[in-house]
Amino acid sequence: MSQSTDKTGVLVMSYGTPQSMDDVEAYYTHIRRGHPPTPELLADLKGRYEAIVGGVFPLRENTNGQVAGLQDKLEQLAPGRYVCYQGLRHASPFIEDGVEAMAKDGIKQAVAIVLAPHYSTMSIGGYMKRAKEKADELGIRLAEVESYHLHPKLLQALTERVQDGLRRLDLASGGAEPVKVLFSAHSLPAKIREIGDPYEQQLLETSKAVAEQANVEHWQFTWQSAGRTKEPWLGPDILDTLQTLSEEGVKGVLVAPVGFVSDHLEVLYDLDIEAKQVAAGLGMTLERIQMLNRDPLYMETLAESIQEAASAFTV
Ligand SMILES: CC1=C(CCC(=O)O)c2cc3nc(cc4[nH]c(cc5[nH]c(cc1n2)c(C)c5CCC(=O)O)c(CCC(=O)O)c4C)C(CCC(=O)O)=C3C
Ligand SMILES: [Fe+2]
Repeated sequence: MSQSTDKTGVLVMSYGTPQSMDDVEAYYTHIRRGHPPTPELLADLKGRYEAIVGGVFPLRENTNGQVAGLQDKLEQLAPGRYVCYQGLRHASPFIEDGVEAMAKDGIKQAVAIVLAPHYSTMSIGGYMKRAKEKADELGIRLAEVESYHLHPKLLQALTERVQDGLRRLDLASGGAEPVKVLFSAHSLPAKIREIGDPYEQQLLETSKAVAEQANVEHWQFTWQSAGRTKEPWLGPDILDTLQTLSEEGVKGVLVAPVGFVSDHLEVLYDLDIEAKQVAAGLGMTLERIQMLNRDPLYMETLAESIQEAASAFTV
């Protein structure tokens, strides 16, 4: 039996990435709910990882760094109160492993948060469902941070990155005008619209707030990284948007993938390699804002959101 503790656990959840190239098939099979990918799909995914992985899978390093950075920040704000545990959706340590580790340490109450700012039933809702089931089973009270897409410090961090990105774009394109800021996020199956899912609206709210704070007049929102299935996904896709912008005479594009918080496949491949190449073929310069990774303002966004959710335990 474990000793019970007064500490509040923090279950920090993220998508997860393979441990090694040999692990890609198992990872992809997990994403596909147990259905192994065809050899073509597997080769395609491996090829994309090979293009971005230099030894370590970047998302693994970044998630580890974010969890450590968050622990430090919480320690500053409330010494000795919080202990962070990692739980990944599609890779080890899985969400359930994180909850089990908390139970082993005698944790009785915990806050669950995802390293993604916008709520969707298909994304955050899915993480929370698994966390809650395991926590209920092990007798841990769980409070949830559902979204933090308008937290002032998140907006500030993104605004600074858009301003910096526009300066870099100006240098890279030799000052060619006009330019447009393209806010983006991972597409989801279009059927989420029928259930009144808040994902789209929250993404537009973040984009609008950042555009206002950064004084950006010309911007639009677009989707990226849609799945390779027959069902319709939310669009327009960024590659089509680039085509449209080139027809409108746009010369420079700054992509701000506000739906993501780390350097990983969707950013390092889908934007930095694929979208950049398409833009170049259309005679446009494409730059991307720096990802948040361990940015102190992002760590504060997470820590403050956790503290607010944990206030449920003191009443
Ligand atoms: C909403 C959302 C986010 C953002 C919110 C969040 O972060 O949770 C996100 C992030 C990520 N998605 C990632 C990777 C992948 N996602 C895939 C497939 C899918 N994603 C979906 C949704 C999302 N995904 C969906 C509906 C599918 C279809 C299959 C299904 O119904 O579940 C596939 C399969 C092949 C492909 O389609 O490319 C891969 C490899 C990585 C890790 C990258 C790395 O390892 O560096 C990250 C951060
Ligand atoms: Fe994904």
